[in-house]
Amino acid sequence: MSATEQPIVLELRNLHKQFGDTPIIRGADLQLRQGERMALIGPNGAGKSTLFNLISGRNAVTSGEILLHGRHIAGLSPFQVNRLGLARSFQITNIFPQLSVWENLRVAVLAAHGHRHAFWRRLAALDAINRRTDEVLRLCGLQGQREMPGGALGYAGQRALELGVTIAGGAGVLLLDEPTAGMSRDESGQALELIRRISDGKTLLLIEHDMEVVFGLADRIAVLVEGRVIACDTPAAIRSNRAVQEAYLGTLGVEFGS
Ligand SMILES: Nc1ncnc2c1ncn2[C@@H]1O[C@H](COP(=O)(O)OP(=O)(O)OP(=O)(O)O)[C@@H](O)[C@H]1O
Repeated sequence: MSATEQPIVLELRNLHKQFGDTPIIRGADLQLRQGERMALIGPNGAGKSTLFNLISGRNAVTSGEILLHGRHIAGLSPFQVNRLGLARSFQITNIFPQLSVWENLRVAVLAAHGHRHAFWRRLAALDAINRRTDEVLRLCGLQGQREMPGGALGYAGQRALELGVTIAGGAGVLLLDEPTAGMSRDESGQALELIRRISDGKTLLLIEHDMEVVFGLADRIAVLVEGRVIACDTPAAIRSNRAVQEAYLGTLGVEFGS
């Protein structure tokens, strides 16, 4: 099946969000297909984080529709949206600093699975929880820091742990908000590999300002300007899109493609 034939897993239709009298999201439309990695880029204040807040149920929409696997999710709580298979990371790191890396991940795995019939009380289930925790530990590349308190990790390590916590529940759709913010060149290169690994086989929407990460990772790039998606296309097409150049990429010094 080619990428364009994959089912749509997340869709925004004519989405609007106002804070008081101020419109921030102004008729955003977007479709993500199963298994694709999409970067959401745009100038500061364009509304990227607000869009994530709407999709993940953190903020109520003013009008418009959000569909996850064909189901309307606008109006659901973050917890309900998460249960439907969408997980979201934040710009700020959100871990338990006193707990070890492994315990942080185990809490996240338990939180995701423990609600089902309290099945984790059984020993066999505990085994499964521990195996899943080990798997997430490996995916986020922190085996060497297994017993270290989360708060003792360096900045990039804490962001990796945060990604582990985000994927622990096994959500098929991931929203990552600036996962490489504040990292050095080397660190963001490693983070790119990590994001590639944890999003393998999943559908990813990523807010990112680092254009090396964006162009290195994304199958498609959506450009949000003043609350509207002005373009959504392959990296090559976005690079040579004049409206995108004028609204955003030109200001970053990203040159026209051939
Ligand atoms: N809860 C809120 N109440 C009022 N205004 C808000 C709220 N949340 C966001 N805004 C405003 O919405 C606008 C868009 O903010 P948002 O953080 O979504 O932009 P962004 O594209 O993610 O920007 P950046 O790239 O700088 O993170 C900003 O002007 C911001 O002040």
